[in-house]
Amino acid sequence: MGREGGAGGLTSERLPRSPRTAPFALPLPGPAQRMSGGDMAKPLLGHRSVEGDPTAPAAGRTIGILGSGDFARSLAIRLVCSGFKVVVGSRNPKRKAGLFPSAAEVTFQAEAVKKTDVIFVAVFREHYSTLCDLADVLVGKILVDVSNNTEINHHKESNAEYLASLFPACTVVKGFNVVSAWTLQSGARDGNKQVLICSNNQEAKRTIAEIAQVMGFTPVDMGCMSSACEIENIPLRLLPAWKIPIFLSLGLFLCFFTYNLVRQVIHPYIREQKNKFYKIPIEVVNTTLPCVAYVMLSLVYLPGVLAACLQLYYGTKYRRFPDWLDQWLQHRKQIGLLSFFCAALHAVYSLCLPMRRSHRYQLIETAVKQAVEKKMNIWVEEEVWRMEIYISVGIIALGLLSLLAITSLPSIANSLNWREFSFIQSTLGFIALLISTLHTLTYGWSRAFDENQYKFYLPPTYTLTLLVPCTVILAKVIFSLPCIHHRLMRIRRGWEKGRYVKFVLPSATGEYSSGETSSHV
Ligand SMILES: Cc1cc2nc3c(=O)[nH]c(=O)nc-3n(C[C@H](O)[C@H](O)[C@H](O)COP(=O)(O)OP(=O)(O)OC[C@H]3O[C@@H](n4cnc5c(N)ncnc54)[C@H](O)[C@@H]3O)c2cc1C
Ligand SMILES: NC(=O)C1=CN([C@@H]2O[C@H](COP(=O)(O)OP(=O)(O)OC[C@H]3O[C@@H](n4cnc5c(N)ncnc54)[C@H](OP(=O)(O)O)[C@@H]3O)[C@@H](O)[C@H]2O)C=CC1
Ligand code: HEM
Ligand SMILES: [Cu+2]
Ligand SMILES: [Fe+3]
Repeated sequence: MGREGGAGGLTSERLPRSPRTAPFALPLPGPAQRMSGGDMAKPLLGHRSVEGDPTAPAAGRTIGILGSGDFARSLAIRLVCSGFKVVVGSRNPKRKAGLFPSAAEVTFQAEAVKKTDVIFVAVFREHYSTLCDLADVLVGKILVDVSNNTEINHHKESNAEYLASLFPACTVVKGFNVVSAWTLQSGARDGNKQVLICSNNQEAKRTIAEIAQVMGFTPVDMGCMSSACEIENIPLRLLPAWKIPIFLSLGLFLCFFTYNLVRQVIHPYIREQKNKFYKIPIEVVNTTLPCVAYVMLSLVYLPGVLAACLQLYYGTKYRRFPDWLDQWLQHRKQIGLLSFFCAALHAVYSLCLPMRRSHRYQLIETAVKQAVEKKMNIWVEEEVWRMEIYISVGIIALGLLSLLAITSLPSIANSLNWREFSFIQSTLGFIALLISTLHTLTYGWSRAFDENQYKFYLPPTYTLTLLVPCTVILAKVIFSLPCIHHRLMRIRRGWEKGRYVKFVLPSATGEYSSGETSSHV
């Protein structure tokens, strides 16, 4: 992921992934920087204009596809829908023709190649060498390598570079590997709209970019062939973005689970010889899950607070954050979604609490006890109100989190402008944290001050979870004090402490690059 100088988790999420990956400026080729941010945010496709637009320069042209598999078929469908003529080259055209739209011509590999200058190679890398017979007819043509690998850096050279080495008389362009066959078939409306493209030949790259654009995708220039490796790794990198957050949540889950197990099951077993093991599947889990959800939610907003602290301390926003903070800022989305996941599970578990058999036995037991003791009124007003409030507040918190989760879907995020998205993610998300705190506090109530609640001197779990969220809330309150708020806002608008000195005497390490001043969103 591209590292931005500022606390730009949101930025890097919504805009092309690194400063290099600006969309092509078509039809005006030029420095990518010329594109305005608006162009990046707004999809280039419309239902209307792009598909099969006859005025587009690339439409109407004949495109070749080698291979007749899933990818080839979806690609053919999309190309035909976008107004291209398609010719498919197969080793067995008779058998495969029925799988393709009738507008596409399916023929032998050599025949297909002769009819076109642009050929998508929809064949696995392992079979590239079997195409060598076609070398003569392929001379001077553009080959598009769409292949993916099964693991990161599986081969020494990228698939595209390998293809180029097999066909030195062709121009190879890497692209389209980041879109799935499914995305191609359903059109660019769903899934990722960006197509990352690289090649050593500018002209060929522009041709493929035009084709991508006519098909409704957003071509992104990734530079020359040496980027192919990076492009091929992108589809494989999706999961690693989740790795740290998943380990974090599992780690938290284990810690809280053990803690709750000791308090709710082991303690009664050792101290009173009571068998409470039935509590493990639901009660212990339902004490653990909300704690994980709540702490993870606060971990989404903690890095923003730390970033603000650093910005205030350095007096500038142009100084790089330490790597760990950078990483953390970039993983907030995944941490947040996992928090939402745990909270949703917690809600379902909570709804199930009263329907359990153990709960019914306990109710009857209490009722019998009350009857024996001839107590008539067992209504405790305070308890009633406490529960009404904490459940209601919990539901609101979950509702807000659902809103955050929904807006993190790419198709919805794309339909919001920057301010709307940031209001939901930043402001409403923080309000969800506040309300969750209220939920936890009203649930916990005075339990923290009750000696009986301390099992093995361990305080009730909820008191532990309050630590980080309350720190975050306190910090946010402090940052909203007028003097600090203004300073922070000035820094985030580009003001720097002692800026003029630094412009006269630029720092030798180049940490304060003035070039960045204008590049921020
Ligand atoms: C269910 C759920 C789903 C989520 N989905 C997403 C998602 O899809 N995408 C995503 O990115 N996050 C997502 N998150 C994470 C989280 O909501 C966002 O990262 C959120 O924006 C963090 O807010 P913040 O106020 O802490 O930080 P920020 O919004 O980063 O920053 C706080 C304030 O500082 C300002 N600011 C920050 N950096 C700069 C800067 N460099 N220059 C100028 N001003 C700056 C901002 O405008 C803001 O006012 C999700 C969280 C949850 C719980
Ligand atoms: N499926 C997807 O979602 C995506 C696929 N890709 C890439 O597209 C390429 C094709 O993938 P996909 O369509 O799924 O794969 P398939 O296995 O479905 O298709 C591969 C095709 O390659 C052709 N082929 C040519 N030479 C050989 C050979 N010697 N041995 C076997 N097959 C040969 C075959 O067509 P014929 O018999 O007609 O010659 C076959 O249909 C791969 O490189 C993949 O990484 C990239 C992004 C997404
Ligand atoms: C529909 C929404 C929700 C409902 C119905 C709900 C219900 C409950 C219930 C019944 C309890 C008590 C559990 C018990 O008796 O052991 C509880 C506790 C708790 N809830 Fe929720 N809740 C909801 C949403 C949330 C959300 C969104 C969060 C935070 C992200 C959260 C965090 C907590 C925490 C931290 C506890 C204390 C756990 C403990 O220490 O025992 N809840 N909730
Ligand atoms: Cu990166
Ligand atoms: Fe490489």
